[in-house]
Amino acid sequence: MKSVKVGLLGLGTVGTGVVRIVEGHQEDLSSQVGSPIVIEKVAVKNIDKHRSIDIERNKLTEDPWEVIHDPEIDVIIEVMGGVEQTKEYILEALNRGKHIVTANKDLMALYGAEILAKAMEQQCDVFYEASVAGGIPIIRTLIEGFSSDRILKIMGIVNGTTNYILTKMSQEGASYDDVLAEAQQLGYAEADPTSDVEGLDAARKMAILGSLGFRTNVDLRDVAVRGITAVSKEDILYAKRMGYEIKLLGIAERQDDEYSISVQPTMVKHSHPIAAVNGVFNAVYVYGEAVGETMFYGPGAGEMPTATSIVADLVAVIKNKKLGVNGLRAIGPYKPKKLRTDEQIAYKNFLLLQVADKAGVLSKITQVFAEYDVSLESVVQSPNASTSDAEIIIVTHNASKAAMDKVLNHFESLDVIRKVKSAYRVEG
Ligand SMILES: NC(=O)C1=CN([C@@H]2O[C@H](COP(=O)(O)OP(=O)(O)OC[C@H]3O[C@@H](n4cnc5c(N)ncnc54)[C@H](OP(=O)(O)O)[C@@H]3O)[C@@H](O)[C@H]2O)C=CC1
Ligand SMILES: N[C@@H](CC=O)C(=O)O
Ligand code: NA
Repeated sequence: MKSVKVGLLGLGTVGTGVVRIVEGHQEDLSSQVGSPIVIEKVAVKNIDKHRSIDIERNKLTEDPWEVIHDPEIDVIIEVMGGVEQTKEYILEALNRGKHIVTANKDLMALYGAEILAKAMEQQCDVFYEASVAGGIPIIRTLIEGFSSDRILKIMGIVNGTTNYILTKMSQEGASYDDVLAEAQQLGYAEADPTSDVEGLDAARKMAILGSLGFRTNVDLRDVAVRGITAVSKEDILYAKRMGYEIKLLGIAERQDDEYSISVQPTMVKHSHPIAAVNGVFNAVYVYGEAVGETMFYGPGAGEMPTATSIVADLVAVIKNKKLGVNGLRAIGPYKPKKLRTDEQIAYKNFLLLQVADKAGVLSKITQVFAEYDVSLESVVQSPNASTSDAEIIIVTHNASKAAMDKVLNHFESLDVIRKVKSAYRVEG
């Protein structure tokens, strides 16, 4: 029986897991696809680096082109990261008729449309399940499971590193820096963890999910992004007191075929199932017009969960090969894209204000909300033990982003407000 030969670009956290699964589950895998699967060549940066798995040295190369150019290799698994150079490798592999499996959301969020178009032209598959929510089969679900529905909202915890950090800060009072170092050690964080904590990694994933869910071409520039670096322990404590957890949420919404996509730390009501998603776990909540509410949960990063998705994609490529349908089943974006304006985007807001503790303050503040037509759900005032000021927590009803920006702008010149300590979107 002819084996399927695989070239691996990268043998780090994810690549190592791929080798473990292909070797450890070989019998099951080859029974499913009808051929043995062989990891033929592996590109790494440093051939002399110590590896936690046994791999024949003559399979390793420091030149990715050697893998791309190998005529024996049928499928390239790209788990090395990088964008511009990696795109060249992928496009050339497609030119040579090789199928691609990748975990690279940076690449797919920026150049997915171009790569998928080339794949169709070459009748090759490009699968990227591992790129969003590592171990959760969410991409397959959006493409196939929801093909019959119209998706109105996708809300997700799609970054494992930041969820791990927020969970440890909330549950153990741990310090941000310590937990980030831990997440890096566990292999959850990106090579440059700035993209995790600044929300860019989640934004890339939301661009991918938005494109698939709404069947339109969501560009990374369409995603409004705010990361978790400014989330303080105080914010987390106040959130808990008011019945919320702070989560880095990606939110993609559709109304009348107009879209908004954002990533921001969000106050999520304890009663919402996404508030209970902790540690490196991810969850993607999908609201479909016909199906209603659904939610998908699982590990979002790490060696074995991510490798599970990669190898499942590999199995799909080989099954398609047997059926002769590679590159034929993809459906490109077909809906025109129209983004919602700040006047149209509306949600609840949580504000923590430091104010002068004297008579008439509350009425001055509520007058500002009234001026911009923002109505309030709750107002809680408490003295601040360490100063003569007071703190006010305000939760608004749904208000447009434009109106809230005006309120916050007005607060800058309102004498009774010392400081807007924090402002969060509220969900649930
Ligand atoms: N870690 C995770 O949980 C997840 C990661 N991803 C994505 O998967 C990809 C890989 O991530 P991860 O495994 O964590 O990354 P690592 O940094 O652990 O591994 C990267 C691998 O690529 C090799 N490599 C890097 N640059 C080159 C190059 N120029 N030429 C040849 N080899 C190179 C490295 O070689 P060497 O070993 O010699 O240094 C290493 O083996 C990224 O795109 C990431 O975003 C997606 C989902 C989850
Ligand atoms: N750095 C990412 C890895 C998976 O995509 C994360 O933390 O989610
Ligand atoms: Na996934």
